[in-house]
Amino acid sequence: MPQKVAVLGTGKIGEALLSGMIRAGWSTADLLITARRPERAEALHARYGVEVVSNIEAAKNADTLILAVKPQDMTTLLEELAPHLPADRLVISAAAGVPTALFEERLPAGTPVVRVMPNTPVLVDEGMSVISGGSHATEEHLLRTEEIFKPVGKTLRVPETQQDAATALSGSGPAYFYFLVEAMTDAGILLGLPRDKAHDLIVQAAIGAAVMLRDSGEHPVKLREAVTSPAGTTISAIRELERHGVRAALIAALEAARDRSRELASGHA
Ligand SMILES: NC(=O)C1=CN([C@@H]2O[C@H](COP(=O)(O)OP(=O)(O)OC[C@H]3O[C@@H](n4cnc5c(N)ncnc54)[C@H](OP(=O)(O)O)[C@@H]3O)[C@@H](O)[C@H]2O)C=CC1
Ligand SMILES: O=C(O)[C@@H]1CCC=N1
Repeated sequence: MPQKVAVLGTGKIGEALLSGMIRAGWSTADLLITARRPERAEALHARYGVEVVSNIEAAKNADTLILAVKPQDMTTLLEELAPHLPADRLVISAAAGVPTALFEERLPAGTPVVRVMPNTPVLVDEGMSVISGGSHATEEHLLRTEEIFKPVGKTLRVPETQQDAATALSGSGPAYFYFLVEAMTDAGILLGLPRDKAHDLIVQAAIGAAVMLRDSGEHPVKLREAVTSPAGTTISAIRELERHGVRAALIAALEAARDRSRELASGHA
């Protein structure tokens, strides 16, 4: 019998994963989704042709459940699922902060739980999904999880103690780059460029830099040094970045994201 996978809470990340699974060749007949609002359910069904079911039906009929609701909604969802979930189901959580121990406490004894922190570039098959198994998750469960997440990017296994840090770096990571592009586009406008041209220049610089970081094998310092000519333009910019404490700001920002992930552990609002 083919494995059925259900996405429970098909919001931004749930839909991104669903679309990735379909691109990767999963049959829509092997997928189920759940949504809280009927209009959202209808829109998703129209867009993907996947059957929309209740959370309880998903618990009964899917072999693997991907829980993609907000951390603050997780406890309510687990209360709904627990009485109906056979203990052999694989439960994958994509929620920031929430530890596998909380799922193990609230779901039937022995339920295998895998915690995954994906990011939105799964939409373009360039995601990163950071994976940790709970205490009942076997190698087979981790492989099943990787089978779902590998087609939409890279995967990395880490001890669960590193998940809050991974969330700060990787789950939230794309947002920092969008923020930088937005700020640099504003700079382009200050320098007199039209917005669309400023945007294109910065986006292409970002893509070029990202591909070089990934493919050259060079340390980022080396790559930056190659751009930084003596008495040139780049060093003038770098001096301002250092003067304004951008490096320290980034370190503090990621530490704040890590701390927020820790806070979400118990479903904090
Ligand atoms: N966005 C991202 O980049 C990432 C998010 N995550 C994690 O993914 C999870 C979802 O985040 P995100 O997609 O941004 O949030 P969204 O709010 O977009 O998605 C959550 C979805 O869950 C639905 N929902 C809530 N409760 C239930 C329920 N009981 N039954 C069915 N559906 C329900 C919501 O419905 P409604 O539309 O009615 O509110 C919403 O559509 C979070 O735990 C987050 O930490 C992880 C990695 C990256
Ligand atoms: O902002 C958040 O809480 C989620 C988790 C990681 C990315 N987005």
